Amino acid sequence: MAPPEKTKTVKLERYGSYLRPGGSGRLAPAASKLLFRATLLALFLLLLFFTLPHPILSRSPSFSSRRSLLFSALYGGGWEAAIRRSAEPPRGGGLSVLVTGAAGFIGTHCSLALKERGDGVVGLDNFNAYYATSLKRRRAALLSARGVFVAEGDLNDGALLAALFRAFPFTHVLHLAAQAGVRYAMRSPQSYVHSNVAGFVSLLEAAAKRADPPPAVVWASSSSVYGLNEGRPFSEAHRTDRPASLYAATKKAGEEIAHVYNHIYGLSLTGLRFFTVYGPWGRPDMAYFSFTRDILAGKHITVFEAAGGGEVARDFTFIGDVVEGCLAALDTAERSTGAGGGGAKSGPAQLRVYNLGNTSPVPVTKLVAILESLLGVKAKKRVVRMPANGDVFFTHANVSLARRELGYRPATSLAAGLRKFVDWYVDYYGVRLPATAAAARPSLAKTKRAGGGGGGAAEDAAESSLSVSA
Ligand SMILES: O=C(O)[C@H]1O[C@H](OP(=O)(O)OP(=O)(O)OC[C@H]2O[C@@H](n3ccc(=O)[nH]c3=O)[C@H](O)[C@@H]2O)[C@H](O)[C@@H](O)[C@H]1O
Repeated sequence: MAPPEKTKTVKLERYGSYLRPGGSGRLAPAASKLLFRATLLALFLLLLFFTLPHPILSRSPSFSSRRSLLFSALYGGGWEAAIRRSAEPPRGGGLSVLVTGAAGFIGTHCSLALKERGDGVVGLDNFNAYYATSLKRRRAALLSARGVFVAEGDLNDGALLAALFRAFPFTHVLHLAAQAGVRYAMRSPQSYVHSNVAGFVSLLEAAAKRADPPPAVVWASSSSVYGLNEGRPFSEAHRTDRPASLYAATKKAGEEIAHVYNHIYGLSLTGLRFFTVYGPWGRPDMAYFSFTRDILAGKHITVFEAAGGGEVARDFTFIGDVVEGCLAALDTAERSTGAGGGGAKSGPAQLRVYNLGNTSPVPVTKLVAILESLLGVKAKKRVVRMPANGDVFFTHANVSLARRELGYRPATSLAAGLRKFVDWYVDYYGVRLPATAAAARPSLAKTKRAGGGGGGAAEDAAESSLSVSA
């Protein structure tokens, strides 16, 4: 007697035989068993389609957008419908803006401000783990609560970008997605090339060739492009060909890449050179944020000084002021002149670059002193000579051009802006400050919450912080 058949193939053949016309009386249960298994297999394949990246499927939206597609198909509306709903400006004549890096610090603030004034907004973010993704998720939840749909995916996913531009004719792109941080570039150089160079090219390719008509693009450059420039305050007319860090070099490369896409495809492009932007919902890797965390934890902070004990200073710029600059750049951006699909441009398109700084540099030691007073805790400082890490000693923005052409007027002192940041921080993380902090923060009485780890009230505090424009 032959041994029992064990392989799946053989088993399937056997089940198939039950389905032949004129089979035995066991046909019905066998058929339903087969149907059940086939359904399971189909469901499994569908799950694979929606959740795994697959080269054969490169023309369909990416892994994460296919997952979004699945979710929206399950929960109603469809991925494209969700994009359209979010992108459609509720006010007549409003913009429809694709915000890249929407779950980032500046991206969240700008998205909320655009939505609040009646523009349509769709976000794109890859939620990478450069810093706590929980913070990015909380920002995205805030956006979602205000009706801003955030697609999850990477700038380098051309199929995803094409799907976004196919879903809605965005009038503008506010491109804020980037690998940020000056010193981290020494540890992870490739991530800067991936996001700030390859990712930017991918976005501009899609904007020029997949969008019809092509949108105007406003994007985040950086004060770091001034590098070893010696002219002060930094003006757009100064040299930017001596970057001090790879971060700066990728941002400078972005400015040159912008020139190319403006020249060939007639894309309207505006670069904004941000100067050390800080505020509520900020980036934990930045000094004001990590100093706050470490001072409260009683840990040492390292403060850099220049050669010979010279002060290191930054033109710290409050997020509310920067948001106003970003929105003004969008409002004054002219249309791209290229035909959709990468067709020839009808004439020269706008190409601009602006400093968005605060115009008053403050030494880092002074930043620490303000935090000490706001937190009511003395910092344990370790002052060291600045290592060769890509940092520069000093930044100072001349914003005459932005003032003239965008109406940009930064109005927030470092002390006032940090007070708003600390208000948000204690609420978000549920920190109880010593009584000595109250004197420097009259607002403390309003926002006081003990213990806890940042519960639901964090969003409420953020709402008040976000609605305060400078
Ligand atoms: O304008 C920009 O284009 C950049 O701004 C920001 O870079 P930076 O100006 O370097 O900000 P940030 O790290 O907060 O350091 C602030 C100061 O603290 C000093 N610093 C820093 C760390 C430390 O441990 N000790 C210290 O003294 C440090 O030497 C510096 O003087 C963004 O991170 C960057 O993404 C980019 O947008």
